[in-house]
Amino acid sequence: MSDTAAAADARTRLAGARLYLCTDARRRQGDLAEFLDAVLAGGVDVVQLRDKQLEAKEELEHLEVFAEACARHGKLLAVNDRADVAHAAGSDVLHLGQGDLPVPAARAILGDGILIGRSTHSEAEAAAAAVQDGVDYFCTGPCWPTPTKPGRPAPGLGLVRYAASLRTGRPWFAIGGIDLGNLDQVLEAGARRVVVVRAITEADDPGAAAAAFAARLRRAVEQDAAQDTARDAGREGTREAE
Ligand SMILES: Cc1ncc(COP(=O)(O)OP(=O)(O)O)c(N)n1
Ligand SMILES: Cc1ncsc1CCOP(=O)(O)O
Ligand SMILES: [Mg+2]
Repeated sequence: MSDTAAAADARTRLAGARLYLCTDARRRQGDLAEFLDAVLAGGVDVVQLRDKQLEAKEELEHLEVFAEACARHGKLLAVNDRADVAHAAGSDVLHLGQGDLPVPAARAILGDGILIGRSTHSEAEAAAAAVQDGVDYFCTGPCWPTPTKPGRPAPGLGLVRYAASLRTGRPWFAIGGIDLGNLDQVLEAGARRVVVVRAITEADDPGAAAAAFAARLRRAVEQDAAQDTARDAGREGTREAE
């Protein structure tokens, strides 16, 4: 497959993605491949290796395990921050924050053969990411303050509501402090895609946690579709009565 065809395929899979996991490569129990197989089988659609302590060489070594697991399950692999590592690892996705490499610079290095995601923390950043060339998806958050990103103020669910109001066709995810106990609040605010770290990596049964997230997200999407169908049928009925 050419780079462009691979990116088009990855973009299609991203459009259907609901659950995005960021994780380091350290495990409390079991080994990394076993953990990745469990969460991917559970319903994680995108896995990002996010570990600020790794040197590039170590990161690449861990990414081999991530890439094999993603390939086994047909899911997307993401690299955080580093365009060189993303390229060397053959990653599907590079995720860039506001302080990371600017998107055009990453595109100049990587070309079009990879998806690029962007973090946003304000309405202006979300509105820009929803239309900016070269961005394939964006994230809004943190929804709640989180020890996983210390010192990052939380714009909260207001930013999720704002992102939903943009009605962009570009995929976007809510992030930060999301767990199974507050997921409904995130869905009520309008998100249909979420990124989580601790809610899966620190779960007693990460595969079961992933499955519970995936099931709740799927239900929300199915409810949307049912509402759309009912609304369309209502419109049709009104037209026939006219
Ligand atoms: C999917 C996803 N969303 C947001 C982030 C955060 O990126 P950034 O703001 O650059 O912070 P760091 O993760 O680099 O500390 C992410 N990594 N992934
Ligand atoms: C990387 C990042 N960027 C904004 S919040 C966050 C971490 C989210 O982690 P958790 O799901 O454990 O709160
Ligand atoms: Mg970053």
